[in-house]
Amino acid sequence: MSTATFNSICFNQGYLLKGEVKISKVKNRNQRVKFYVGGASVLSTKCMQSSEKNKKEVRIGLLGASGYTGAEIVRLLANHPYFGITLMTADRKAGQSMGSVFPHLITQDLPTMVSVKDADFSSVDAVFCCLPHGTTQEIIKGLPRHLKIVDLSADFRLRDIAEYEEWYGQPHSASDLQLVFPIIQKEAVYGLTEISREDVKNARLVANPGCYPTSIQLPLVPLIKAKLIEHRNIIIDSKSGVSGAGRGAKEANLYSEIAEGIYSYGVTKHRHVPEIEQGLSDAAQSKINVSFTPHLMPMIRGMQSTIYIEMSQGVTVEDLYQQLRKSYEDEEFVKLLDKGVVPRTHNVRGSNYCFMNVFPDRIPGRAIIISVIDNLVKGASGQALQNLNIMLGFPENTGLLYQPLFP
Ligand SMILES: NC(=O)C1=CN([C@@H]2O[C@H](COP(=O)(O)OP(=O)(O)OC[C@H]3O[C@@H](n4cnc5c(N)ncnc54)[C@H](OP(=O)(O)O)[C@@H]3O)[C@@H](O)[C@H]2O)C=CC1
Ligand SMILES: CC(=O)N[C@@H](CCC(=O)OP(=O)(O)O)C(=O)O
Repeated sequence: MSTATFNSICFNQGYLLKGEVKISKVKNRNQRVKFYVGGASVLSTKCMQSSEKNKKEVRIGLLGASGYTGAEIVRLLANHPYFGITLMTADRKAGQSMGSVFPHLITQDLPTMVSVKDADFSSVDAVFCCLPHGTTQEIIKGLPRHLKIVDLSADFRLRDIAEYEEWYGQPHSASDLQLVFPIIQKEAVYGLTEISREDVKNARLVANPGCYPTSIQLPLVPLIKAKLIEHRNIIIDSKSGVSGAGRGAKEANLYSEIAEGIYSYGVTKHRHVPEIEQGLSDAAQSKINVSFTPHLMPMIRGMQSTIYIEMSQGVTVEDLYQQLRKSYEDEEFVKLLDKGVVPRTHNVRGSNYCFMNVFPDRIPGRAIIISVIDNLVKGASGQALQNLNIMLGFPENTGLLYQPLFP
């Protein structure tokens, strides 16, 4: 333990502290330094030396602010010392204030939402694009090149445009003869942060992964890269909270249709299949196909993927566990639980964590992986913020240290 005296420390939550601080542990990873002060963690960033405490120096545009992922970005940025929202858009709700659309955010000082076509991007440095897939390509094409963009929709996730058109049932703008779309598609970096951190650093446009693909690729990619599992017979059973479907009114999402029951949907044809297969095939450097079935659960937030795999010849569950431990021991947001502990969506609710574990199947040679996230945080807005922090050179966890909300 060592002791240091600071004139001012800017906590992530914005509190100021003066005087002597006992530092019990200092860890330096990915250019970030973390001080643990009396059990609380405090980020070391330039605000520690700077007198410009808490100045929101990066101007954020939030497209699709009136949706669930947009509201989640606002919630996370409320505790971000550097990112301030200066522009917000909506479609049907254009002209309204955030507090009237989302009364839980009434305390936030935010601009009125405007339609995208009326948005002025000249005083914006970076954009979170929280729009439905299919609307995003045209809008991103029209954005000034100086902007850093994290797109939460699926519009730039698939490298293969024909595959996008097949699974999304609509033309991809990159198949137009206009050269600009293929260029934008090519520069998009698929932002599964823990796997693509180095590429995200230099990206102008990040295609933020879907929630199911996040919960599935985080455990599988390291195991596939290490050649510990067979590429055939990967079976994925996933469950999502209803907020995964967005805020738009849909008959299928009425309380009376969702409560007290579950249902499978997109059986054999959910649009996340090609995204999952793209990521796993990249890891394997050969084509992988999976069986994937999502289910809608009578809960608001949360996602669990239960994954059944066959281990490579001679590999044990202990090998899988040790590989996941090695891959994620230095990661802030991905946690391999102690052996035998079953991950629960309750334990990641409202946080940017992915909790995972691996279990022996009773059938020899097989294993079962369970991974949980909050679909709106690590599955969407949290990972998007993690990516933008990296793109702009801020500590990756800035604004993301919310602990899970339990019970
Ligand atoms: N919900 C989730 O858990 C996840 C969502 N995603 C993706 O993130 C994106 C946003 O999702 P989510 O927030 O849930 O969706 P919502 O349906 O809750 O919100 C959509 C937002 O887009 C606006 N919008 C709708 N149509 C248009 C249009 N034609 N032009 C401009 N703006 C429009 C809406 O405005 P208004 O309300 O005024 O009509 C609203 O602000 C989607 O692409 C989704 O697939 C990704 C991962 C997880
Ligand atoms: C419950 C529910 O409906 N979930 C959405 C997935 C949301 C998400 O992660 O995906 P995208 O960003 O790819 O839309 C669905 O199945 O389409």
